[in-house]
Amino acid sequence: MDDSWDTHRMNERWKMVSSDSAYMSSTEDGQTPTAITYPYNEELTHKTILVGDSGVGKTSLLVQFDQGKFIAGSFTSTVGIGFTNKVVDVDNLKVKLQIWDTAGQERFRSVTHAYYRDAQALLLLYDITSKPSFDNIRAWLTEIHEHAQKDVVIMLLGNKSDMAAERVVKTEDGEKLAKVMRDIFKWLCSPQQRRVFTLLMFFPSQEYGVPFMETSAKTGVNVDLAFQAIGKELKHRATQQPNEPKFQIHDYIESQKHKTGCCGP
Ligand SMILES: Nc1nc2c(ncn2[C@@H]2O[C@H](COP(=O)(O)OP(=O)(O)OP(=O)(O)O)[C@@H](O)[C@H]2O)c(=O)[nH]1
Repeated sequence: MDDSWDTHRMNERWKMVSSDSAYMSSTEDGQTPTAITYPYNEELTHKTILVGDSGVGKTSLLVQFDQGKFIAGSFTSTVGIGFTNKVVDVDNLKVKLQIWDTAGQERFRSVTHAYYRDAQALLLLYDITSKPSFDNIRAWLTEIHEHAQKDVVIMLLGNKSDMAAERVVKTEDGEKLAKVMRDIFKWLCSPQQRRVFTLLMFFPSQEYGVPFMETSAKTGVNVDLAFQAIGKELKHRATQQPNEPKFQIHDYIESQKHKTGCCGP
């Protein structure tokens, strides 16, 4: 793996950049600091990873985002892992995403695990026409918990929203799962583990879950929005000051979904 993906080194680099370029403005007497600004470093590359069962549409989603096209026809499973570099425009700044497309097939699991470690964001996909791919989200969460960073940004995507006639997973079920996913993630860290899962499904905490939307790699619905939201979140994380309010990714997605007339096919 490329050295630049060593998170520690990346953090060190960021610390250096931020401390070099951070500044304080002060009042005329030079005593009271009024603001600290951490400019965003456009040289940073943020690693994002696509995971989910084989056939849910990870490669197609990435091709749609990268090239704006959908290749219909025979399905060729990804072998191992590959990546695409893409720049998203966030608040007039260039945010570089390196998006890793993993193979969903079980036999490649040990290869793909190694790539979770440095991921700052993770898009977890299921296929709305496949109940098993939805049921497996819990298993994927366990994998993520074991191999990814604890503060990784997770987004749940129900793909193939254009296939309304074949839908077997309701939008509400996706929303419900996304709501408890953060709880599940915390629960995975707790010693009580197994007993709690059912309770969580019925009594989610008041906390926001992970962001969720339905996408179509075929029509492009919500594809750009998913990556744009990730870019915004990662940019805000990189520049956030201790007392600054957090970027509300849920609110952002909700406001954009309405604009794009979300959730239709
Ligand atoms: N109608 C429709 N078909 C889709 C969509 N996304 C993917 N497909 C089809 O689903 C099949 C699997 O898509 P892939 O993108 O290869 O799936 P994958 O998740 O990358 O699969 P692995 O590489 O095995 O992990 C292909 O035949 C795609 O054309 C979608 O949004 N709508």
